[in-house]
Amino acid sequence: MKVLVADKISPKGVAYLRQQPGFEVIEAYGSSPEKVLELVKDVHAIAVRSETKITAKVIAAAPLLKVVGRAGVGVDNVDVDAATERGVIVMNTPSGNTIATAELTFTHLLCGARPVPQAAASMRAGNWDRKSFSGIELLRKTLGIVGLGRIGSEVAKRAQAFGMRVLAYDPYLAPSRAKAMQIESVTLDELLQQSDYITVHMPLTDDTKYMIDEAALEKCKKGVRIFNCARGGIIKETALLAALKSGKVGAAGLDVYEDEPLAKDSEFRSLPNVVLTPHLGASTAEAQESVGIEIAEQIADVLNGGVIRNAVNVPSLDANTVKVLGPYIDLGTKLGTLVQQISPAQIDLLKITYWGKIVDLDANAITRSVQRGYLRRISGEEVNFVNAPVLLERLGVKVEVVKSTGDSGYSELIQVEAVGPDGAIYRASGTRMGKQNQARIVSVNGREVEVAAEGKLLVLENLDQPGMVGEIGTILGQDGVNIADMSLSRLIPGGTAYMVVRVDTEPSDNARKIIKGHPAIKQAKFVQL
Ligand SMILES: NC(=O)C1=CN([C@@H]2O[C@H](COP(=O)(O)OP(=O)(O)OC[C@H]3O[C@@H](n4cnc5c(N)ncnc54)[C@H](O)[C@@H]3O)[C@@H](O)[C@H]2O)C=CC1
Ligand SMILES: O=C(O)C(=O)COP(=O)(O)O
Repeated sequence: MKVLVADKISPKGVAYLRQQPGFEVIEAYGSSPEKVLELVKDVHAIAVRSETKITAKVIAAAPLLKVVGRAGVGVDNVDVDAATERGVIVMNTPSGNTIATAELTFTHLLCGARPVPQAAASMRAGNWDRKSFSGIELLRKTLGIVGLGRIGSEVAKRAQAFGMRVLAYDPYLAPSRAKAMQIESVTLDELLQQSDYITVHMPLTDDTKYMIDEAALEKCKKGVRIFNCARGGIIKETALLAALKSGKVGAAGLDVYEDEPLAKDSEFRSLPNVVLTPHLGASTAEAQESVGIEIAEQIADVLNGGVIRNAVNVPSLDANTVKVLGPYIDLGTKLGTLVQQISPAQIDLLKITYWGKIVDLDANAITRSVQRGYLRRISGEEVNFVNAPVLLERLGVKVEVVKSTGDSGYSELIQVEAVGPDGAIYRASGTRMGKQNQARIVSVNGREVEVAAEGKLLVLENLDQPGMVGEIGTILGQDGVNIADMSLSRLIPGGTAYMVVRVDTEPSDNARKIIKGHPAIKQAKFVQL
């Protein structure tokens, strides 16, 4: 397994990767985009911070790539959609740098109140100027926090300790959570109108881009102080520059920029009421050690076939969930594969119904396994838990999940139905049972059967007439095919019967032809699970 460490992460993280048996680690920092394309051609994993851009082109150039690990929070330097489509897991380390970034934000807040960097620069230049650098206090001022997540909440605690009134705007936050933190939850307009200090702590998304623009700044108090240690582009830089020059904004503290590195001739660099840092939020010894080790462990887990943690494009499963859901994940794959092979090539809908204790669990992983199973023979080994939903969507197949509290007759049951464009439904259901908790198929197309959910199956629909089992057995026997298991089902005597035959080896083309051509056989499908 080859791992490319493309940005500088903690040496302890790199050492952890090197210690893994069979791992080869390449450290290459600050490579040009062209060099990155060359480096990734045979790697299975890439570790990054915010510098190296993992574009769609990079992902396309890395055919063996399984995982991109971000030692930090923001994954905006990774083309997550392109990774998802290729089935590449993207993971981050969400909490390791929270305190570091909250503390840097608070440092900026203090520097916005007291121009320490400016005074220090003046001292360094040999001056003794006591008039130009007086400030204001934080006590009893109002701080508006936009985005009350991990970092925003830690900034809030520090502001409260300094005697500030704290307002927050976060549309996704339960009001009870803000209340528990003694923070006033307000609208964005209220926050803009009432705050003396404003700090933003959300990801850059289509919704948050330029959230603080000319119109938003217009609503603010004159002299408001503004801080961004989240992502460049949440605050519109041209609007902020104009407001700083006009005096509408009294001071600003920025750690992140619309374009990084910040241009040498950026106007921000020359404004006296602005303090700039070069994206240092996560740059503490503690945070780097924490996120570096964490991402190394997460990458090793994925490459060693273990649990997936902190993935941003696939449901993460902890060891306990894997223990409970694991057997059903496998069954889901088998049912998806089975239904694909008994249904027409084009379907409109894949409907998955759960009964039993699965209903109370997060069944997302099983649902993805059904999708993966359905696609396995269509999209080959390229399909996995990450890209299965995207690939199905691209085929125009909708997915519906039903959790039923009704009685299925089994303690747990999964039913997978494929609905064709003509409304015809093809279905199979399965459970796990017996001493060995074996996966069993318990119905096919509404008929009760019972065979192990593994290996090769012949699914036959035939006239219910004497001698059918013998005839099929003879055809297979003459073909040298041994029957491992068999299940028969019919609704009424003399009607249509179902026969599911599990065989040890694949019947020859000739044997299949004979079975299909038998006058009493209406349908014959050969299924490989
Ligand atoms: N400067 C640096 O070096 C660092 C920057 N960051 C950045 O800080 C930001 C926040 O990180 P965390 O607190 O860990 O993330 P988080 O996910 O814990 O918090 C983000 C919060 O923003 C809220 N939010 C989302 N959309 C919103 C909207 N339209 N309006 C208001 N609130 C919205 C979410 O509900 C959530 O509570 C991220 O962009 C991250 O990349 C993180 C670490 C270091
Ligand atoms: O974790 C984040 O989102 C950060 O912005 C930290 O970036 P860095 O790892 O210091 O390049």
